[in-house]
Amino acid sequence: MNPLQARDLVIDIPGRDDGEALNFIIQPGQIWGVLGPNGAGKTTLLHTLAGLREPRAGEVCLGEHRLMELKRKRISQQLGLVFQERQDGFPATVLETALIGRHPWLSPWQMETGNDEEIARRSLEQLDVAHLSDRMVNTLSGGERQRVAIATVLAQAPDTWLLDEPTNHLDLHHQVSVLQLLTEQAGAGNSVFMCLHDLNLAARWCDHLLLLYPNGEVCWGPAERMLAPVALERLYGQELLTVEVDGAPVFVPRKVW
Ligand SMILES: Nc1ncnc2c1ncn2[C@@H]1O[C@H](COP(=O)(O)OP(=O)(O)OP(=O)(O)O)[C@@H](O)[C@H]1O
Repeated sequence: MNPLQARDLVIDIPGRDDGEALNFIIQPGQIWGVLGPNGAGKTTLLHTLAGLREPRAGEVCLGEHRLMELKRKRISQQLGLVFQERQDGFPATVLETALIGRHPWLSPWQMETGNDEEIARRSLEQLDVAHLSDRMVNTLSGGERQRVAIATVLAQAPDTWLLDEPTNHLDLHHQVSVLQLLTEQAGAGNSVFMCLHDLNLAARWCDHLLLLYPNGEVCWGPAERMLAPVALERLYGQELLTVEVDGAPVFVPRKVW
């Protein structure tokens, strides 16, 4: 696989000074979590890594190639993106939506094959939404729609998964199922890079963390090194209590009486 890399990358947040430059490689098998308060720039970073936004400086590379030099089709065979906001531009059923994940693998004007449909149906089953295959996506609940979006990227079969708050709208069981699925993807040699608001899910499932501060300060590295309570309290402007469960830290906001 061609790992996704940020090389001297400065994301472009309108009206804000340049932040620190980012230099990292998302290696096969790694699961990265991006943490930061509202407005810190997590979505902007994700969209810049996906090639949907121009960086202010530096570049994003897939292997040795600059993303901007690659054809969109080649990028979409390697990078999958789960958006924070759903983009249901036209009416479609759940199965038709999952089949969109197969488009990077089709020639222009080629129809999906039986094999594509089988892959799409299997992806819907894995996300526990196969029973909704014939429903219009705009009639689904928030959590069902989120799982269809993840199933669509699963059908796409990218090497690198970029996800913007993938556990949004999901109940606890489905949050765990999705994180387990992403762990399996990493176990198969793919890589995962996701924005998360839940510090404890990040602490439990991510092996690397990137902390994005609203002033443009940034730090990244192995999760155990990044999970320093002092750094996290400063990140969120929130006092935390730390306990250990199953050998991993669990962070709880300190209640002010
Ligand atoms: N097109 C735009 N024009 C002006 N400001 C923008 C634009 N897009 C994003 N911003 C601003 O850039 C900042 C970073 O936004 P971004 O969506 O990346 O934050 P985030 O960390 O993902 O936030 P959240 O946790 O709320 O999802 C915000 O202050 C946002 O208002």
